[in-house]
Amino acid sequence: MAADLWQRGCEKLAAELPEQQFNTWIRPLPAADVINDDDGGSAVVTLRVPNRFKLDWIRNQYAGRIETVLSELAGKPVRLDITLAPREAASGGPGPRPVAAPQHIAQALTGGPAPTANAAHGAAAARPAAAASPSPRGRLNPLLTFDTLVPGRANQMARTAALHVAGAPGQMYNPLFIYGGVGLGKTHLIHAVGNALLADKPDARILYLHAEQFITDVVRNYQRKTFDELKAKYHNLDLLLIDDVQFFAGKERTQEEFFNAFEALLAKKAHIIMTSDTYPKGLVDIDERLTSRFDAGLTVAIEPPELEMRVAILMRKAEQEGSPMPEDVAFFVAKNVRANVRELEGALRKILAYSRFSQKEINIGLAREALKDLLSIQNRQIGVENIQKTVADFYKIKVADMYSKKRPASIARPRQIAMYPAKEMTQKSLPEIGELFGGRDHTTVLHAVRKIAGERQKNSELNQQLHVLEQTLKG
Ligand SMILES: Nc1ncnc2c1ncn2[C@@H]1O[C@H](COP(=O)(O)OP(=O)(O)OP(=O)(O)O)[C@@H](O)[C@H]1O
Repeated sequence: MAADLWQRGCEKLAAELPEQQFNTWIRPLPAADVINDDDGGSAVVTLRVPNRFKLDWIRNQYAGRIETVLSELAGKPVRLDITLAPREAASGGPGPRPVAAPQHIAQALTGGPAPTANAAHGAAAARPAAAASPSPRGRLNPLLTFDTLVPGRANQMARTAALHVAGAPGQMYNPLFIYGGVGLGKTHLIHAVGNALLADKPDARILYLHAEQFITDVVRNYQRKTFDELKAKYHNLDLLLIDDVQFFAGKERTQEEFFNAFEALLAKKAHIIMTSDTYPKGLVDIDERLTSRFDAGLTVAIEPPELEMRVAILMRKAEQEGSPMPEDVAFFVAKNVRANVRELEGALRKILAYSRFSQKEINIGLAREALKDLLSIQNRQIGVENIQKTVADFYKIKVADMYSKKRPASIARPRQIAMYPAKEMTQKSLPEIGELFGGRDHTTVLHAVRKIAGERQKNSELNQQLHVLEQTLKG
């Protein structure tokens, strides 16, 4: 019975799940091992998946469902154990394709060490666009992967969509349009898709490029009249990753060529992922024929990371640098450096350098010293009183209502909204904030902060208002 449990489970899942999901995620998996425990009262089913992002995806999306189906069929509790398939095993016989570590691929092909994560942008932009077909590496930076991208509310939608595309390119969400402010991880995310696909399908034709490189290529090929080269390069890809498409503004010839490439790729079910600093309809001087196509698949935003995510990013990056950062220091830095991840990385670098040169351990005192200049600018600006005044002005209520006991929604709502930046943008603790809001309990503040943070994700009008407030407060 154990031998065909997985087989029967698959049949049931095939009937339950949408066909495309089943074909993409479950069908390609090799048969699972089933081990019954000693007294036969339960079983463990071990599923081996070819790579990390499939592992995460299956664990998050399907593990519960699979366990239930298998338990029902087996008539006893079944626990699902999902592990990575060993490389040797994956490379032989039927089942998933061999998995090559992106780092290895990159190093083997370039003959040198992989570039650093921070070099991604510059290196790509500086390199002239090759006229021939893209290298198998597709100019991907092997360090920018899903593994090194810290997940959080701010990038949840974009990351989920990107994972989906990496697992099943050319199917849903085509084109995928990712927009957001500077330094929020858009470039990182599209490289991650390329690297994941490359790990899964080493032969996939993938190309990453910055929009400016495309412009340069178009100009060069027009000058030389080598239009076939342009076509050969851009129309024969499986995945095109193109960064900062707002740079196409006012470049008519480029837009024309991009339109051609776009249509050719979509017709072949190749996937296109674009990034931009704004949503498609917000792009200026780009032909509507293009912007409407940009919007025809899925458009997702990446928001600035919230406090907890900033803390997680700092701690992860410090760990990667071999200098773990204590949590209280990470909170201190995250509260003071809020704009984007690139700034967080800058602050981290300063602290690590300061600690190394002074040979002192990393603590809040050292971080304060290392970030002295930055802090002095910010401390001048944001205090809870300032926030209360700004929010009260914005919603046209009296500042006194911020600490009053009044409860009508027209007052209680702005008060809750004000508690959110009070927590996110100042150094004050929850009890201190509660005190400043008319002696309220810290749980009231916590409730408000969570509520507004959650609503912000779903309610674009509120999100917009908060952006305006934050910009006003930052001066
Ligand atoms: N969630 C994250 N986890 C880990 N690192 C991140 C995350 N988001 C961004 N980064 C890092 O922050 C830096 C800036 O990110 P990236 O270059 O991808 O931003 P961007 O949105 O493309 O910005 P720009 O619009 O300026 O091109 C990179 O070093 C990237 O690896």
